[in-house]
Amino acid sequence: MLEPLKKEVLEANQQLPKHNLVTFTWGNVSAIDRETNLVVIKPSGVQYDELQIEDLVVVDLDGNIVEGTLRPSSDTPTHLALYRAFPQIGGIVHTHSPGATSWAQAGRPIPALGTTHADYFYGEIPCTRMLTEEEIERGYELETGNVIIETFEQEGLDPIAMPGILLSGHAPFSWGGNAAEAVYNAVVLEEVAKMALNTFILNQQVKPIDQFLLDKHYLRKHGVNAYYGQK
Ligand SMILES: O=C(CO)[C@@H](O)[C@H](O)COP(=O)(O)O
Repeated sequence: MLEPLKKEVLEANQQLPKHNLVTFTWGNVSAIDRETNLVVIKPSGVQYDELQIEDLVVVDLDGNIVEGTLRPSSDTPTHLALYRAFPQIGGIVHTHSPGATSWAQAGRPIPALGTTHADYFYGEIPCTRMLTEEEIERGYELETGNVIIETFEQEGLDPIAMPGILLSGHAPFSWGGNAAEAVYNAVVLEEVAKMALNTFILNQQVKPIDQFLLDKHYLRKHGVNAYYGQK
């Protein structure tokens, strides 16, 4: 079942090492079929260069394994919480890419310091609060999803305009309309994280770009009157 989606998810997972987003197996990609609400996700702990399409696991939104012989990613409850909360998204990536993970470990959101950031993330890339011990005991991966959703609700964020977040003390999650777009956004998140870190090293007093410049760059690519590229 869902063979075309499985192919997309396999290829997306294989892109993670190609874009230097992962070391060992520190990352995973999933995608959802919104007609059946079934999710295809990477199996836990499997090396990307050994991953086969038959290794992928199909789960429903309650986490029940519908197809597959391997254990799904340990982050599956987080992916599923996000698919339930954000019906606009079709693919999710979690990695420990070093630039974004550095900001997550510092517990700091990534400010929009330049137009590269503004082209893809409509403002500061948020960072969640730390999970409490009680939340971790109650259900670490599920509560990880819940704190992402809590952050988006508290900050009034749109998951389309803000296709990623930093988990305080942990690492980034990114998403998009499909698995490939989620990987694309994960690459951009890592690049703008590295750029922001270097920018602060060069100028500790740097400030985020003005709203009008943020608007110009984000909306020329994503707004109703977008004119960037050839689409
Ligand atoms: O965050 C972590 C580990 O801290 C996980 O994301 C792993 O890095 C990937 O786990 P699997 O998908 O292989 O279960």
